[in-house]
Amino acid sequence: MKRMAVFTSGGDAPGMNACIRAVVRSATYHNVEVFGVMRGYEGMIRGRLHRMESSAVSNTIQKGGTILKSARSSEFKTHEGRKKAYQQLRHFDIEGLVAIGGDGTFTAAKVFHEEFGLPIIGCPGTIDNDIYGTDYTIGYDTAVNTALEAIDKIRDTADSHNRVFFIEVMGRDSGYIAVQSGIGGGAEIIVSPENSNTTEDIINALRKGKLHHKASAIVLVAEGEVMGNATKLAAEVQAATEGLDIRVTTLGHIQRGGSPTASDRILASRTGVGAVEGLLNGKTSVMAGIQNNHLVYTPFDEAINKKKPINQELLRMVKILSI
Ligand SMILES: Nc1ncnc2c1ncn2[C@@H]1O[C@H](COP(=O)(O)OP(=O)(O)OP(=O)(O)O)[C@@H](O)[C@H]1O
Ligand SMILES: O=P(O)(O)OC[C@H]1O[C@](O)(CO)[C@@H](O)[C@@H]1O
Repeated sequence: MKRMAVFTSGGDAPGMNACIRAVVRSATYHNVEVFGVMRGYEGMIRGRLHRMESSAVSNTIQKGGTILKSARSSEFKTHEGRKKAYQQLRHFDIEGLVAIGGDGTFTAAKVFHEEFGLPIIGCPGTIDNDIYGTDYTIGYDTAVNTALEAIDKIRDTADSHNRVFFIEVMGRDSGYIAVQSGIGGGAEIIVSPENSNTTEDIINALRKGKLHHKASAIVLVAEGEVMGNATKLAAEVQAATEGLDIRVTTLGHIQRGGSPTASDRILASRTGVGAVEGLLNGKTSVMAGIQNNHLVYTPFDEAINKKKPINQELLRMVKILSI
């Protein structure tokens, strides 16, 4: 293989730059030319490719966001759009692709490979950590630590004013960020798609806290919670109780930004090198991930469709620790 291209797609995630860097550097090491595609599949359709030498990724490992930018492309969901993208790649003589993104990015990559046969390997880049075939995704650790820092600060006010705070964290369909930051932040209860908590459970947890002379409480809600968002749940609890001073904070996109943690930089570097070397070894339509500290390749089909369950023991532990 003489030329490959790399792009980032879906939501940006801290560590994506470290992954781009690893792709550029390892391809260069193996004498393969690298092209960067701007704005994911959208830029691919428009032919926004440029050559990336090793120096193009200098001083980027510590930066948040993505130097290649990202986009959610509706045109790529059509065969016509994908055909245009393929023609652009042919024009640049691209023989392999590295896609850094989440499950949507891999769904698109799988279809693209099936239609046009171009070899493509994914690196798991999303703060949601909802991808099978890797213990963690790039950006997740940083997002959890950002959420944790915010929770600690909110707890100061909760404690000073004897308040109950409903804090909503990101996770489109999963509660990974909620569970990890909830345990780390000492939440009284975690409400996420993976547990079957009801409004009654939230109220009971708050009552138990009162019994144990707690003056304040944190209710951690995952964005993807099926019962509703933090604002809705807080209103329901307020309506069903008396005397609680409730506030709601939605942390939002703060969780997607910032300098990546050491864990994210290393995960990004390992999977980036793994993707390039996988392509050079003839692998395709797989994701490079890290499981039990080993590099593994998981077919896109499994990475997208298999569930990576949240450890229920962690959720049980929240009940013990919040007493
Ligand atoms: N079924 C599909 N067919 C073709 N293209 C798709 C499909 N699903 C997603 N894509 C393409 O992949 C892009 C990225 O997907 P998506 O926006 O779902 O983000 P993601 O990769 O899941 O990342 P994140 O988890 O951060 O949201 C989409 O904007 C779209 O261009
Ligand atoms: O920035 P956008 O496009 O609104 O996407 C938000 C979504 O992206 C994520 O941050 C990452 O997938 C989700 O947690 C969230 O639901």
